[in-house]
Parts: sequence; structure tokens; C-alpha cells
Amino acid sequence: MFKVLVSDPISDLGIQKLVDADDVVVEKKIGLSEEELIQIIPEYDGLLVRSQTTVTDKILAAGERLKVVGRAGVGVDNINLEAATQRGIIVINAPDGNTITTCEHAFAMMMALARHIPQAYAKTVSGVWDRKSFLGVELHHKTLGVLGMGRIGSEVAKRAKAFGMEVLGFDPFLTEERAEKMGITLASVDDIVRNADFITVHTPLTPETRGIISTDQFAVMKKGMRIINCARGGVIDENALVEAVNQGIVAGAAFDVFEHEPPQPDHPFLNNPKIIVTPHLGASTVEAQENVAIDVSEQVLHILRDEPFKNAVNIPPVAPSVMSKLQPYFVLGEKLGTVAAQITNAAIQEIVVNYAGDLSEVDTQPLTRHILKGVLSRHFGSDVNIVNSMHLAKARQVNIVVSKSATTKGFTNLISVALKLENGEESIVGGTLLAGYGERIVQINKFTVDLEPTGHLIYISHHDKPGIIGKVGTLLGNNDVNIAAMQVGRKTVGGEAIMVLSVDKEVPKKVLEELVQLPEVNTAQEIALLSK
Ligand SMILES: NC(=O)c1ccc[n+]([C@@H]2O[C@H](COP(=O)([O-])OP(=O)(O)OC[C@H]3O[C@@H](n4cnc5c(N)ncnc54)[C@H](O)[C@@H]3O)[C@@H](O)[C@H]2O)c1
Ligand SMILES: O=C(O)CC[C@@H](O)C(=O)O
Repeated sequence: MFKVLVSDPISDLGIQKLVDADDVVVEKKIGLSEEELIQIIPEYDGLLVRSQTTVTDKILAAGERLKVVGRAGVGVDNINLEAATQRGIIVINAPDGNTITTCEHAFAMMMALARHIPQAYAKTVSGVWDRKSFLGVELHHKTLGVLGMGRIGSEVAKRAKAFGMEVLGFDPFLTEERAEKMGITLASVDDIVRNADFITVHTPLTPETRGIISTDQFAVMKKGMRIINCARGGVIDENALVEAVNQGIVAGAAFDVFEHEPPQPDHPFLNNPKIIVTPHLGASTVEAQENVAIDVSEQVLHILRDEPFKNAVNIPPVAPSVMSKLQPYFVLGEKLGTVAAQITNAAIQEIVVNYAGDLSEVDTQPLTRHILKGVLSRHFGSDVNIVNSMHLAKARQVNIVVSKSATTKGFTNLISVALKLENGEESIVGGTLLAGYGERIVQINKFTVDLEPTGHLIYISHHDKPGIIGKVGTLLGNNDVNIAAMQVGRKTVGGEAIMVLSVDKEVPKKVLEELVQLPEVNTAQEIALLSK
């Protein structure tokens, strides 16, 4: 049974699927401190948050069973992603569910600014009928600058067009062609700050976007412009904004987000009549909260059940068409990695993966993560997974080289995993998926084999001498170990050789020790394959 903790207010309707699942227990505990979370997190396999819970390294470290942190929303800046990745915890978000809602909030803020709605409301309900102080401006024929033309920015631009605004857009990924299709003008940040009557920002907060609008930008803006931030506090520098408002450059500003949330009571935005604020309400509609909770719950369920999932933010995304091509190779890839790691005891300096045939044409990164997981599982056990396998390898200065080639030695697909070892040797395992027959290991070091990687394997390196196969068989038989299949590989008659035996049960250590006592045998070891 999996246990999932919901630590922020998340739509009940949205998490219904998780609640209804027979194999999941969902517990809601809202408003816990970091200390309280650290105390209880060891019981849980999944954690669901919005933006209130700060998921720190300490919380993640205490989450011994934690497989996934789900963020019901877009921004994951409240989750220590680096720490989650190191610990092999998948972080997912719900990137699409609150796009329209947040766009509508930004638009509502722009209209409220243009017509002084919050200020006029406050005065009217205080009993003052003041029709002179609130002369507004139309949006029609005004220029709107949109910084960040992703999901939300693009929706804002669409609505602005419908209001008869001219839209200037900037985004590192916005092309001339896409801008033209949307009926907007591709502009630089400088064009936008110099020419816009309204500016709205829709970027994440990154080192590059922090303060993208600051003193220098306000200095060249049109006098009387208006500005909106419904993205992240810090994208527009707060102090520079207050200064620009006081200088009369900015006629009005609307902020849904703050550098520190909630802001202190003496925050300069809170007593400035030209700055209107909301308490991070961008995504707060019934629809958006349901959407994001549904999305994130579905993915959490997939992750807990070891099923394919999407929207992971600490694993690169893969197109479904690519994923369906790679999926059948995941288990084989892990097995090749684990076998390669177990047939040597020397330290690994480099992992070289070669994909040939069908696999040379696709983005094989997800498969490489599985192979690395297999290699590292010998030493990291269940602490390694596909989220952290690459990170763990790199953190240990293990170089990873991936190559692709057309030569397949007659197979339609071929994966070769070569571990370059500290002692100058290599440990190489090659495998393929045979249509209709399944997984096969076809190469171990310099030997060609044909081995189905299932059950328990014994790997023996020995000298090719008459009678050795019989001796090994007898020794195993005497110890009640039944041989299901056997493969022998040698390069020259009487030279170095290997024997790989598939046996029906785990081999006691003492039997392996007895095998090494045979004069022809150099090494004998059991190879643990994956349970799947
Ligand atoms: N106020 C809220 O409640 C609320 C709700 C949802 C999203 N958000 C925030 O809104 C922001 C946008 O969300 P989204 O769903 O549109 O994300 P998105 O990823 O679809 O779009 C963000 C865009 O910003 C662009 N960008 C990155 N660096 C840039 C730069 N230096 N200059 C210009 N553009 C740059 C990216 O290329 C991307 O296209 C995020 O920060 C998100 O956290 C806030
Ligand atoms: O959970 C919220 O309400 C905030 C959501 C928003 O900031 C986001 O990034 O999705």
C-alpha cells in the first residue's frame, strides 16, 4: 500500500482518483512546519504540494520511501530540485491546468489598472462618491509588451489582440514565423520597454530573468506606462518599481507575486495607491485547481505503480513516439548494465554505451539512464534510479560516452555497454531484443554468446580444457543446483574461455568457492539480474 501526503490545500475533487485507488492511502495534513514534515515524511511514498510548502533538502532526506513530489501547479521554485534529483525523487508538476486561469488574472489586473477599479471600489464602499479621481485609459490601440511568450504569455497576447491592442512579444524561443501567425510583433526587451504602454511578464524566475525589468529599463520607459507581474516575484525589481512609480514613470502597477511571500506589512507596495496587489491568486479558480490536482494525481499514481508518466521536471521530457520505441528496451538495458558491472571488481572510470540499428535513429537518453541505473545498482542498490543515475555517475567522475553506429553484427538492434576500468581493462556486455524471442545477451567481453537473461546466472572464467564442463556440472549437481541453460565462449582452443550458466535457484556462496577451487577455473560469480 502506498501512502501519499497532501501538505497544501489541493482540490478534493482533483485528487479523487488518488483517494479512490485501492493501493493508495491519502492523508491531508495542511500547514505543517519543516520540523513537523521531517518527523512524518518517512512514512510516505508521495508528497503533493501547491506553493505553500517549501520542500527542503532536509525534508527530502528524511523521506526514506519518497518516490515522487507532485506540484499542483507550474512553478517548482518551492521544491529543492537539485536535492530531489540527487536523492532519486521524481518531481512532477501540472504545467497546463492553470494557464487560462492565470492569463485571465493577468488580464483582469491589466483592466483593473486601466480603470482604477480596486481604488474606486475602496472609496465608494467607504461612502465617498468620487468620479473625478479615477479617470482611466482604454486598452484599445495601446501597445502591450509581453515578456515570456510561453503558455500564459501567449494566451494573454491572444486576448490583447481581441481588445484591439498592438502586441510586442519577447521570448528566447519566439520565432518570427510564430509571432506572425499570432499577429504580434517579435521584439527585443529593449523595444518593449521603450515602446509599451502596458508590460506584462510571464517568465519563470531564473538568474537571467531576475530583475529583467529594473532601474535601467524604467529609465527609458514611456511616461505613464503600466506594468503587471503575475509570474514570479523578482522578475520586476520591487525597489526599482516603487522608485519609478514615485517618479511618475509608471502610472500603475499590478502585482500578484512578491519576492518574499507573504510580504511584510511595511512592504512599500502595500501603502502605495498606484500599486494594486493580490495574494498570489493567479491560479486560484475552481477550474484550475481541479485541473492541476487531476493532472498531478494521475501522474503520481503512475509513478507509484511504476508505469510510464509525464511532466517530470527533473528528467528531460521525451516525445511519446520516442518513448514507445524505447520502452521495450528499458529492462534489457538495465540488465546489460548490471551484468557489465558484476563481471568485474575494478573501479569504473568510463561507461561507453553504443546503440546500433533501430536505436541509432532515436533520442536514447532515457534508455541510457536505465543502463546507468543497472551499472550503478551493484553499488548503490535501490538508492539509484533513472532520475539520479546520470547524476550519481557524474558526481563520481565517471565519464559517460554515448555513441551510435549503423553496424549491428546482423541484429536489427544492438546495445553494447562497455565499462572502462581503472586497471586498463574493459568489461563489455552486448544485448539485443529478438522479435518474438525477447531479450538476449549476445556478447560478454570478447566472447560471443546467446543467453536469455532470466533467473540466476553464474559467470565462470576458465581455461578451455577437456572435461571442464562436466566437472562444473557435477559440482553443481552434487550441491543440488539444477542447470537450465549453459553457454560457453572461447576465442582459441585451449585458451581463455567463459561459461555462463542459467540455474534454477540462488547459488550458495560455498558452491561458488568450490567452483574456484577447480584448477581450470579462474573466477566464478553469481550475477544478480533484475526482478522484472
Ligand atoms: N501567479 C500565479 O499564480 C501563477 C500561476 C501559474 C504560473 N505562474 C508563473 O507564470 C510563469 C509562466 O508560466 P507558463 O505556464 O506560461 O510557463 P511557460 O514555461 O509556458 O512559459 C515561460 C516562458 O518564459 C520564457 N523565458 C525564459 N527566460 C526568458 C527570458 N529571459 N526572457 C523572456 N522569456 C523567457 C520561456 O522561454 C517560456 O516560453 C511561471 O513563472 C509560472 O510559475 C504564476
Ligand atoms: O498553487 C498556486 O496557487 C500557485 C500556482 C502558481 O504560482 C504556479 O506556478 O502554478
